Parts: sequence; structure tokens; C-alpha cells
Amino acid sequence: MLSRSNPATADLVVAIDGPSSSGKSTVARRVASALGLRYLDTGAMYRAVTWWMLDQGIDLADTERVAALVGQVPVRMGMDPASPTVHVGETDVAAAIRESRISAAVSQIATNLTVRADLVARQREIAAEGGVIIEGRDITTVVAPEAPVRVLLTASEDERLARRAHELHGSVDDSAVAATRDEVLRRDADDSTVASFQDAAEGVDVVDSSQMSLNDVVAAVLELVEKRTGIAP
Ligand SMILES: Nc1ncnc2c1ncn2[C@@H]1O[C@H](COP(=O)(O)OP(=O)(O)OP(=O)(O)O)[C@@H](O)[C@H]1O
Ligand SMILES: Nc1ccn([C@@H]2O[C@H](COP(=O)(O)O)[C@@H](O)[C@H]2O)c(=O)n1
Repeated sequence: MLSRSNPATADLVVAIDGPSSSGKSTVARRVASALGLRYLDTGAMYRAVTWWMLDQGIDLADTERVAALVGQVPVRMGMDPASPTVHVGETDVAAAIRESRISAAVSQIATNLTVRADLVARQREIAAEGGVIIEGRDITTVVAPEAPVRVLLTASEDERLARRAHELHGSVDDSAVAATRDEVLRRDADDSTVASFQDAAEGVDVVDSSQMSLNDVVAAVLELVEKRTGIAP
């Protein structure tokens, strides 16, 4: 169970956006652990809605039906950064939502504006409680534009393809990278039609992680937290 015992960060909200495979989840979890914050993976919420719609046999192209049903999807997020969980009702979907069939379909759900409005409202409720780092595609601009710390985490296309190919296929050879293009670049192109995560909005700090180790990226984000709020681990 996550203890939210750090009074200095009880009200803090840290917002992180960026394209696929830029390192948002990995970095956000580590920063959350260092600062005693909860961790919210908003991509997992879109994936959970996608999982539920497919499980119910809903045609994702039927945007009106998806829009009518999204309010019923009982997504429950466990926000302990050491062991985040995702349930839909009583079903643990943490592994299922990472399957390639969900990655291939999730942008269809995420580009449904009624779905976005529903999930943004749920995410804003969590942000309003404070004590949380939230990562996704529209956190710095839509979900928590007033957050004191807002970061756009980027990396070059080649680096992001290599990271995902290594994670999914254990290799960065040509065939592994080619097999990863849909998961990374096509998804970014589709997602960019409804969220702005390729360029930083005003007041958002950019961390380009292309040439940085994970430890260095975590340190850079912690430095930004200290610079913007005075709070250090
Ligand atoms: N600075 C880094 N150097 C090397 N590898 C990294 C770095 N940052 C993240 N990674 C690796 O890249 C992969 C993608 O990272 P992660 O899942 O955190 O990205 P993400 O931005 O959350 O992606 P998505 O939005 O698609 O879920 C992981 O295997 C992670 O370990
Ligand atoms: N704030 C967000 C977060 C995510 N999405 C959509 O969910 C997909 C999965 O996100 P991952 O971070 O797990 O890769 C992503 O491709 C987007 O379609 C979003 O729209 N807004």
C-alpha cells in the first residue's frame, strides 16, 4: 500500500507528456517513488477502455456506440509507483492491456472525443486530490495545465523505435525495428490528431532523453521539480 506521508508533496501535481516510448512511464514511476507521490498512467486508462469495448464485442468504428458506453467502463487504477495496477471491475487487466491487439486499437478509442472527455474528467478528479505524478499525451495541456511542474519528455524517432524494439523483441535489428513502427510511429501520428505532445506548450519544460541514461532523465526531472517548487527528495 502506498503511504502518502510526505507533507511536502501532499498537494503536488507533476505532469509529464510525450510521444510513445520516450520513457514517460519508467521515468514517472521512479520520480514518484523518489518523492512519495502516487503515479497515474493515463495511457493504461485508454487501454483499459479499449480492452472492455473489445471484450463486450463492440465495433470500435461505431463511435456513437463507444461514446454511449464509455461512462459505464469501471476502470480502477492502483497508483502505487512500486506496483501500479489496472482493473476493469474485478478483472486484473494489467497484462492484457499491453497485448499488441490493444496497442493496435487504442488510438481508435483515444480519438473518440466523448471517450477523451470522460477519461479527462476522471483524471482531473485524481489531479485535484494532489500528491500525484500523471503521465500521458494531454496532461500538461488539458488534464493539469495548472500543475506547477509540467514536462515534455522527448527522444528521437530512431531512439524510441530502438527502445521499443529492444523491449518487445529483445533486439534492435532491422526486422525488430520494422515490427515496432506501427506501435510507435503510426500510433503517434493518429494520437497527434487529438492531443498536442510533439511540441511543448508555453511554460512546459522539455527534456530530450535521446542521449541520456534513465538515471540522468530521472535526475533531470527531479531537478525541474526542485527548480519549480523547491521540493527535493
Ligand atoms: N533514457 C532511456 N534510455 C534507455 N532506455 C530507456 C530510457 N527511457 C526509457 N527507456 C526504455 O524505453 C522503453 C519505453 O519506455 P516507457 O515504456 O517508459 O515509455 P513511454 O513513454 O511510457 O511509452 P508509451 O507511451 O508507449 O507507453 C522501456 O523499455 C524503457 O526501459
Ligand atoms: N493522456 C493520454 C494517454 C494515452 N492516450 C492514448 O492511449 C494510448 C496508450 O498510451 P500508452 O502511454 O500506454 O502508450 C496512446 O497511444 C493514446 O492513444 C491518450 O490519448 N491520452
